[in-house]
Amino acid sequence: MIQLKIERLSYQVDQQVILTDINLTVEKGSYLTITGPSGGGKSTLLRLIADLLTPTSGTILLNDQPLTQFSPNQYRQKVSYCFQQATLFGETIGDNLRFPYEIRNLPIDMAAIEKVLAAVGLANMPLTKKITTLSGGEKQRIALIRNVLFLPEVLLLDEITTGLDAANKAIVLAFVQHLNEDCGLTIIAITHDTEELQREGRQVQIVTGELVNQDELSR
Ligand SMILES: Nc1ncnc2c1ncn2[C@@H]1O[C@H](COP(=O)(O)OP(=O)(O)OP(=O)(O)O)[C@@H](O)[C@H]1O
Repeated sequence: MIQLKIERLSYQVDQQVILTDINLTVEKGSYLTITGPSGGGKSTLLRLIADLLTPTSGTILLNDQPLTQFSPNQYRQKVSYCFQQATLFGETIGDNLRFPYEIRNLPIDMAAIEKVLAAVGLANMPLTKKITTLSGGEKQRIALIRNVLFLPEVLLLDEITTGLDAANKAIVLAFVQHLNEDCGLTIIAITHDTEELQREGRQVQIVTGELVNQDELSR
């Protein structure tokens, strides 16, 4: 089943063309990695898919329905985006992990929070811990689990393992793999990490605003 279909997508800022005529189909439950040289347009494509930018032309379909037909809230619950520079808010870890419940007016599920904390190697991290005292890798993992306490259908990851040491990178990648394989999330991840690229399924490159399929690369 096709989860995401991108048709003739272009994006331009003033006179500068950033993405040209991107066509891409992503199957439900698949793991797609996007790579390519710096400045090629990878993050711009992910932001368009996340509905943080509006295309100049072309369409994005989620489950056969144009993105423009979803309400922003509805779409955000289905398609979730994690930045390279994790953005946490409030003062403590708890402020961040309670937030997904608060916006849904649901009671806080401590067992679920503890489970995901443990899944990313932060089992003993108190919820009262101030975010200003966290390392970059810890912030990254808190931001990631905040995005998946309520599972989206598509998870967009923008270089989330950059800057992590080998041990933390392995934990984060294993967690993302679990979300993909066991929970059925469709993953679209920008990465330069050779390990992640080798490990995961399909790969595309974006070079100067154009998409190149892996099959074409190996020809
Ligand atoms: N709002 C904007 N205004 C002007 N130029 C922009 C804007 N957003 C992106 N660009 C330009 O578009 C190009 C693509 O940027 P983008 O961040 O998508 O690349 P990238 O492939 O993700 O790069 P990197 O691997 O370095 O993160 C760059 O040349 C960037 O300077």
